[in-house]
Amino acid sequence: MSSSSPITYPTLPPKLILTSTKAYFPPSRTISYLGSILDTKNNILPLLTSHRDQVCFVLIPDFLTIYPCAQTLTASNNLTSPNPSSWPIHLGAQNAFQSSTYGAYTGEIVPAALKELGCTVVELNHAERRRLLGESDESAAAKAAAVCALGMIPLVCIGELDKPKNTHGPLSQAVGLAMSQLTPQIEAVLRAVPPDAPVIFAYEPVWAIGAAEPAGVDYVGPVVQAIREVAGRARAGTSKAAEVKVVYGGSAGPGLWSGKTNGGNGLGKWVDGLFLGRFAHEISGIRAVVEEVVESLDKS
Ligand SMILES: O=C(CO)COP(=O)(O)O
Repeated sequence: MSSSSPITYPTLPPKLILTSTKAYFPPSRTISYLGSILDTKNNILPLLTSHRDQVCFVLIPDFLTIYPCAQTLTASNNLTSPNPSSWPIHLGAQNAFQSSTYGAYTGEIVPAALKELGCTVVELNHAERRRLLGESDESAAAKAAAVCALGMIPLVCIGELDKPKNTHGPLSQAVGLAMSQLTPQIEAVLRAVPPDAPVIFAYEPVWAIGAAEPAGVDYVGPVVQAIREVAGRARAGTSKAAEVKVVYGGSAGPGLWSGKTNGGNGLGKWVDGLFLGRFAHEISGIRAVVEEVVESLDKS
């Protein structure tokens, strides 16, 4: 890519349902998992296709299976080369190296290679990578810049470490404490990428990942609102500022979007989407979430 050619980014619809398989599945299971998502009998694809302008599903498999997943998506559309804009779902990666070029980076995966395979989204800074591999706000920022330079969208995970002691009564203190950790994570990334680059923040309270249930809607909602305000301030005054989306992850699953499991107090009114983990391992979990999101669109 020449330095003067303008970068174009994928267009995403208003609502996103994303799932990362982390390193849970053997490759064969990831391939059959994608097959089940695409199997119209499972009623995920028909719902997504009929609401294509409003919602999309992003599958984020491990690195080894991105290539066969891209081949499957290409073949399912009777295409001969990857053309993500015509795929029924988007493909993402779980990480990328912070270089915008190919080069001598043994063992790393550069964004250019992910782009060629058809990835549109690159997840960065997951809490597990921060804990296990020492990733930081600085590495997230450098990687996000490289991802944007290749015309992909960074999906940057942010989250506070500790569960708030008290989320009953006035929330301002708990939200303030969370934002003291989240604000530098947000600002580091938005400083590093061009203002016209779309960014997705996945708000994943670290204490809610791998838990029995997600963080409470009455807590997540105001935190998400505060995240939007910080992001808005970071991009204020810049011309052609692109959208910053905020999705929630951390034991998210069926019932959360609509509030079916929570007396009708759904998270859908606060966020642009959900980032699923374990509760999407069964196809029925994905279908239930897609149905809830689509139902909310039909009502609005
Ligand atoms: O980390 C997550 C998504 O990236 C969430 O995982 P769980 O839904 O399994 O807690």
